Amino acid sequence: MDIKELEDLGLKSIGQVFHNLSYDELHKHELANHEVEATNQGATAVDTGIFTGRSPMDKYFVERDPSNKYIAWGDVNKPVSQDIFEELYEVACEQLSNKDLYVTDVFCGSSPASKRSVRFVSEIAWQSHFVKNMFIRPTSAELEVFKSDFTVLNACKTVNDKWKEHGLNSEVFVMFDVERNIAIIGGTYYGGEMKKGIFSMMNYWLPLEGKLSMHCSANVGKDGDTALFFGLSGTGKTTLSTDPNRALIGDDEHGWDNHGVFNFEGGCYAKVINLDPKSEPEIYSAIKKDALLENVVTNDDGEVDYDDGSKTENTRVSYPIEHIPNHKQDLMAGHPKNIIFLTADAFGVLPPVSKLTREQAMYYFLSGYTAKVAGTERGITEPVATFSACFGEAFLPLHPTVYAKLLGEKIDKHGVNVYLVNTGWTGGKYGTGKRMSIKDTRECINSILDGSINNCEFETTEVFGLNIPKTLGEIKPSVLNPKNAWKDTEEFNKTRNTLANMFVENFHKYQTEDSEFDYSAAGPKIK
Ligand SMILES: Nc1ncnc2c1ncn2[C@@H]1O[C@H](COP(=O)(O)OP(=O)(O)O)[C@@H](O)[C@H]1O
Ligand SMILES: C=C(OP(=O)(O)O)C(=O)O
Ligand SMILES: [Mn+2]
Repeated sequence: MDIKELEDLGLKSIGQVFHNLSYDELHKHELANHEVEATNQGATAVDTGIFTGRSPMDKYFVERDPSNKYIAWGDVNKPVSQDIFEELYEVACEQLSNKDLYVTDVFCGSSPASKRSVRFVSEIAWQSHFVKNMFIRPTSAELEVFKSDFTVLNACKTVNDKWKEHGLNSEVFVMFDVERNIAIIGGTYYGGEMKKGIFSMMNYWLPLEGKLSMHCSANVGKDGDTALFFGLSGTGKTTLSTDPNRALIGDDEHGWDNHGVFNFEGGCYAKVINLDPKSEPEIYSAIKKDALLENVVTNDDGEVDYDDGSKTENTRVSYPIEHIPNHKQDLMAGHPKNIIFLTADAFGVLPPVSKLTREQAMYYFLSGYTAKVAGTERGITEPVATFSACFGEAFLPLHPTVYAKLLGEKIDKHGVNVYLVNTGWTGGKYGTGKRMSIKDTRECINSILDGSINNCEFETTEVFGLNIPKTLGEIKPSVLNPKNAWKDTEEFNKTRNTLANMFVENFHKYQTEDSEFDYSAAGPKIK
């Protein structure tokens, strides 16, 4: 590559540039740099350092007045001044100067009309490997004429010493300048910052072109019927879209334009905590040469103990989508027939499957509900509700209603069916009940995708007013209606009302005067 391209960014005395290395070359570098360990499944394993997850509180967008007026400033889209950005840009450049660098050129977006070219600069080989796995790998012809639309300088080995003086959250910084098309990262090695960072940029660019961007997985059946699975982290996007009977389009980030659905990425990022090859055989088999495991525990023979969460519960593997044999080669498909909102309700209140009305679809999309299980301290078992608009508020630079409006229009135009599927707890909240089995969840999903759910007789739940099938295949009828799944009805009613109140409370923000997004009537009603 022309070294001037890096010098123009402000990098000085650049050492060797390892530009678009092959997997085998990267592998050699990772081993020579002592970054990774080999495992007996052929994949390499890396420890990502202090951070084993993203740092959302350290993410910022450069504020300019009166430009970038579209950004919905707030807790998830925090502003940083041009001056501070400039200062940290220099810190990042200094860190990456006088170094050998890994430069990786990739695409984000499989649709030619929407794709962006992204260049990542880093001093760590595994980070180059990670972005190569996760983004779309250009052909050698495409690399010859590659011009980046956006550049990420990953200076993770440096930190912001002056964060207090700057009035920032911590010494970690993940900052985006949507005008200059550049991002800088410091203080965290975690690869997810690069993946979800560019996703945030897609969520900025696409809606401004009238295209919807979505935090969802997607797959397509033999008849060409596309399905989308929206959901926050841990709700099952990756697990459930990886289905041997349906071609995988992608497991996490998609766009939807006038032609249909397209993946942003070229790889998957699966959780491997307690990975069971029997219930997730495709993901287990994807862990082979070129896959990159993160923060797993291995023994001396290179055997991975997937049940060991001692480094983090967020153990992961990234792999190119080709590792899933049944994937859609062009990473695109037609307009969806079915949309599934996944939620992992740790309160054990929401039914395993509900068919949503048009209004309920908008209500649950804007609510973006899931629940996490509370900390790892012993004895603390109270679930924690999370409401993250559009099932991905942390990645949305624009106001949630921008995405909701686009989704609503597309649902109407293409007559899409929308369902809510609870992959979380049943028969009691976290601590007393148990998690839905992947088998039962798949049965719910299969009945949606093959249309057989339409032959079911439905009933409507109290308070939430959700339409649920009375019987469905081999799933116990008592499980289909959570009220019957709980031993103690009083306890169920109490927990349901608590959750209902949280929904109502959260939705107040859309109930401003003459708001076209006041779908509160479609939400729960406490008697
Ligand atoms: N009923 C279920 N449906 C989906 N996933 C489940 C279920 N029960 C347990 N799991 C586990 O929950 C996790 C879901 O995570 P994942 O599919 O990575 O979610 P996402 O991609 O939405 O972040 C996986 O580790 C999976 O094994
Ligand atoms: C990769 C991520 O997404 P998910 O947990 O939804 O798979 C992430 O949030 O960093
Ligand atoms: Mn996922």
